Amino acid sequence: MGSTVKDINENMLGGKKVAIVFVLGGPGSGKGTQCSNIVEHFGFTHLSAGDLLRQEIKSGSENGAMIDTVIKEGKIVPSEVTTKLLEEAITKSGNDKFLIDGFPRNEENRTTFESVAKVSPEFVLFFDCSEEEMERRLLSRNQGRSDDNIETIRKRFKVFVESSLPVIEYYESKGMVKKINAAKPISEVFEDVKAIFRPYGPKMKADRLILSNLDHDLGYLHRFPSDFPMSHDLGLSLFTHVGTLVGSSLRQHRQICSSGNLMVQEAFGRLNKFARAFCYWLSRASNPKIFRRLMSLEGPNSRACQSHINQVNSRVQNLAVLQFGCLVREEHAVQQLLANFASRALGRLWNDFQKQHASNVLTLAGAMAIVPPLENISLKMLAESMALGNIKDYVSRPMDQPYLEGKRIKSRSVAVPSTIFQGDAIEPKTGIKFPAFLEDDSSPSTTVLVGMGFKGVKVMRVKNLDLYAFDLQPNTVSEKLGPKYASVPTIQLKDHPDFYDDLLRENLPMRVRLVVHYNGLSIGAVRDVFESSLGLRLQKMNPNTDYRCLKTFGSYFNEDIPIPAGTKIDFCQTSDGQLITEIDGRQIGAVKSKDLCRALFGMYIGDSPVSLDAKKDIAKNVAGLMGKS
Ligand SMILES: Nc1ncnc2c1ncn2[C@@H]1O[C@H](COP(=O)(O)OP(=O)(O)O)[C@@H](O)[C@H]1O
Ligand SMILES: Nc1ccn([C@H]2C[C@H](O)[C@@H](COP(=O)(O)OP(=O)(O)O)O2)c(=O)n1
Repeated sequence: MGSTVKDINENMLGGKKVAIVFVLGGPGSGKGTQCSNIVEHFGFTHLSAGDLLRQEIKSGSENGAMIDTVIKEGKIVPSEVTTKLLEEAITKSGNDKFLIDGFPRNEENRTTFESVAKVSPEFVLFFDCSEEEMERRLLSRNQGRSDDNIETIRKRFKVFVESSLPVIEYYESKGMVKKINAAKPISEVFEDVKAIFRPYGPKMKADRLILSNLDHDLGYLHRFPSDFPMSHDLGLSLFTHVGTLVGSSLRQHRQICSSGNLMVQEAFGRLNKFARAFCYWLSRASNPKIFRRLMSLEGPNSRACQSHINQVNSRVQNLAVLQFGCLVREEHAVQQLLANFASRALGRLWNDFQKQHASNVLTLAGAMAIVPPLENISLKMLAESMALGNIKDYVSRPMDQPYLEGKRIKSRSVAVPSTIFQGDAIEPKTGIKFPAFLEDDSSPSTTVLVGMGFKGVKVMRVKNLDLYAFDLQPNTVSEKLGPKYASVPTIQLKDHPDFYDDLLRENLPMRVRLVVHYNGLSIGAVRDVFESSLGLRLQKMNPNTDYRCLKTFGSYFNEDIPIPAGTKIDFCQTSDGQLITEIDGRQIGAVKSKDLCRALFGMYIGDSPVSLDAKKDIAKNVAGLMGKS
């Protein structure tokens, strides 16, 4: 403990000047309840003498058994024990404002504390309540406490009257007692409490208040070195991004809405909510329950987390502290907190983070938009996205995906009707851009984008998006399908019984481009998805099909091919019935099988397509390519 001789007038304890309020009142008068409120609103650290003693029992320390017996008898534990626990808690804390609840409980408590800690309280908060009311409350408190039985309760009342009231009288004689009528409902009692604590509001020493979040037993978090190499950057980055999100989301929201990007918009709303809840957590003063709840975030399907977030969100409007943007400028300490928090709480995620190439925030947003809100969001995902994704850029330029940039149309040898994409097309759900022309648009063999869609695939419990675009060669389309369909009105083409079959049967050069939209997707997972879909389609099309083509196709998806977010996987059909697979423009294999080609493109324009809307768009655009309008 290392206490040194201190001057009581300085109120120094644990190397800092402290402000202490003793909270007294009979058992069940509502001390703990009101202390939680004070912590939340005024940034004090709550030290309950009873809780510290109960923790000591649980810890199995040498005093544990003795404390247990004393408490069960409704008596008061020797003062040196309680004083030592209090002094340790104060010293360990980063805060300098403390509520000491349930202490001093007798004259001996008081004098011991005075002589050991050499600190005098700012004032004594006294909750005055009748025994009948306190008894009623204790009997329905339901916290599984061994002393909340009628026999021990009566003993505690007696001890309170005999031992604790004299302490209150002592402070009263010094004019230090602020008495509260605690018989009223909780909210009314708190109104009276607030009036007393207003001068100790959150603005006062907010740095200490916030840093006090780190006081409590952090469980496993202690296992991670606090001098974690990237900790500071990670923390600042986390802070900056959360702050940016909170500050700019409403402004940016409109922009996102107007872009028609519903998915990002929805995801953004959720991310924003989460960020606000997260900020709220971090800005609340010390309360062990918060940390327990924060840690419950860890569970991938944590209901506790969900309910806490809901609770937090429902209270968000009261919280001036949510103006994080202001705190950034005013309180450097907040940054320190986040750096510290990040190093401890997120430190253990660092290895995974490095291994997996962190996902960007768009991915997080995408994932959030299609999974139930918050249930699948782990701290890890949050950390990854916050730490790497440049949210500011992302927000202001959600549509820009440089790796998907296509060539601009220069001089066109191919007549492209106005119904189809004239420039690069933007997939509306994700905002990802696809080039209208895959090759030089002056080449007669260029394929033209005729449809887009997206397919959700569940990988690693998170639904991912594989975007695809469907391209066809305009000249060949006109040549092969023009004669049969020239007289069919465009509007009817999408429902024509033979149209899609012909499109699949004619060995038209065509291409489907998938864009991997998630880091962590393995090539094996892609192979498995395709193998199973293609297998089913092949079987349906031709039960006697030669399945070797499928095996050959699968063998190209070699496990050591990395496919980070942004990877383009192209499937191309050639006029001689080859299915060529390319990854980022590099051919990984070719299988000559018309059945396989049909099965693969059938996934997009055949029965049960991955996107019915995209299939209809393709029909409409092919009609355009055939010179119809
Ligand atoms: N003003 C109040 N009105 C009604 N019930 C209350 C009030 N304050 C607290 N309680 C309830 O009474 C019980 C005892 O409160 P608690 O804060 O644990 O008391 P203490 O810490 O003084 O022993 C709890 O179940 C609490 O929810
Ligand atoms: N200063 C103190 C405070 C509590 N104790 C012991 C004796 C008390 O009956 C129990 C429980 O105290 P706590 O403040 O948690 O509970 P009540 O206000 O009695 O409901 O702890 C003590 O021995 N000395």
